[in-house]
This record gives sequence, C-alpha cells and structure tokens, in this order.
Amino acid sequence: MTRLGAVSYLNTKPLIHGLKEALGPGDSLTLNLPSRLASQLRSGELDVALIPSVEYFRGDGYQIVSDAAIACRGPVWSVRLVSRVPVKNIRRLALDEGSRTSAAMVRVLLWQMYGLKPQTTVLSMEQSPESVDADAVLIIGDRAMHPERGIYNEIWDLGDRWCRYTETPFVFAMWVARPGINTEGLVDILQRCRDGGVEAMESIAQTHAAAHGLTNEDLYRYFAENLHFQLGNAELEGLRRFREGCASLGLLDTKTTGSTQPTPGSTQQTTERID
Ligand SMILES: C=C(O[C@@H]1C=C(C(=O)O)C=C[C@H]1O)C(=O)O
Repeated sequence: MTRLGAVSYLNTKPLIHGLKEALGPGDSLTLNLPSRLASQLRSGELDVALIPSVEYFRGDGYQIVSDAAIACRGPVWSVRLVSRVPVKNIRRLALDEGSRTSAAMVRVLLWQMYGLKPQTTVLSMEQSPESVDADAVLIIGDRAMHPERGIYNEIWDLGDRWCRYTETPFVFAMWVARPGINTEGLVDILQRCRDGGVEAMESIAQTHAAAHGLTNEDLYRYFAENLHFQLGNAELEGLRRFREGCASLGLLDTKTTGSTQPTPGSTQQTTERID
C-alpha cells in the first residue's frame, strides 16, 4: 500500500495521466499544493510525492523515484515575480504559500543578480497578489498564468530568468520517496504515465483548458513548449546549481543527505546522485 501525492496544478496533468488506474488496489493518489505535499511527505502522511526540488535537498534519506519531473528550459509561464517597483529595488517580497522551490529560487536570483536579501512574508492562497503589502510577489501555478494588468512595474517569468542567468534548466518538482519505502514497480509506473501523458498532451489540454480560462492551444503549448517532464543530465546540472545557490544563502536548514541511489530491487533507476 503506497500513498502518493501529486501537485494539484495544471502542470502535473501529463505526469499523472492514467496514474490512478495504474496503481495497485490498496494504493492512493491525492492532489495538493506543492508546499503541503512536502510537509505530508516529511510527516509520513505520504510515502511518495511530487515535491518541490528544494525539499528534496532538505530531506533526510529521500530518494528520487523516477526521471519524471516538472522542469523548464526557458519561459515557464506559471511562475512569476510581479513587482510594483523595479526589481533591483525590491525590499519586501511576498512568497506564494503553495511554493517552496520557486520561493527559494527567486531569493537565489535576487541575491546573485542584484545582491538583494529582501524581507519576506507569505501570500496565502486566499489573498490576491494585488492586495498584499509588499514591493513584489512571487506567484506560482494556475493563478500565476494571468497576472492583473496595469499594476506592476516589472513582471518576470522566473523559469526564463533562471535559465538565461545560469544557462541550466530549472527543476521545480520531482517524485520523491521517504526513507524505507519500497518503490519497486513504481519507477516504471511513473515513467509510463509520464510517457503516456506526453503523448496525450493534446487531449489532456482539451479536457482542462476552458475550465481555467485557456484555449486548448494555449494549454497544449504550455505543456509542450513551456514545461519539460524529464530529468536529464542538463536538469541534474540545474539542480546542482540551484542547490549551491540555496546552500550559500542558508536556505537548506538540514544537512543535505538526499540520495538518488536505486532502492534494492529497482532496476529502472535512471537518475544519479546530486552532489
Ligand atoms: C512550474 C511550476 O512548478 C511548481 C512550483 C513549485 C514550487 O515553487 O515549490 C513546486 C511544484 C511545481 O508545481 C508551477 O507551479 O507552475
């Protein structure tokens, strides 16, 4: 019996295509905000979850279960910094409650690009980015796709900024198991669902687009052009770079001991250690 958790945003639909049906009878799949998935995996409420990459660095004995992931190699569209002031003048920054990784990534970029360490506060799920008292707001997921017009001085697509600044892809989330979980069998299921989801992106887009105020073509392009669903060598390099940036800012409070070594009996592990 394995309890899985996946991100509740549109970005995850191709990764969980057919997943419920592919799991065993005692297994479960729940959807939640990335930050909540991270807490649930840590507390043992979940066994395997699609967690923010920074939480993998912070975890103890965590293992990456699959090469299926949420990443980008350029503009991502759904992760934005909306700023009322020129970005180099940001002093107070509100961070989307749903985020852990982009919350760390924006701090790394502001530090590395401008030497900024803004005071941070939380933007709750109930609050609108326009209502919060801060110079700038990090927003992620579906609500970041259409920021309000006419309010901001600068809007950054953070996927684009990261990729251009570091010349590496950015990995937002990956499937991670907590220690002691037997992931044999799951590796293959997660990869097959991702492969099937990538094949079916057009019909997945048709199913979900209108409910989110998008055209089928827009959502298809988001899946096909903005997002990247595979952890390859370039993505692993991006993760290394991100971990260094987080570590140098003290954003990894527990010593990083995450391992991507295969679990006993797993023959399909395609990722390597990230350190
Ligand atoms: C691309 C995205 O990546 C997400 C951002 C995350 C974060 O900032 O912690 C975690 C998981 C991903 O779902 C998005 O939310 O749009």
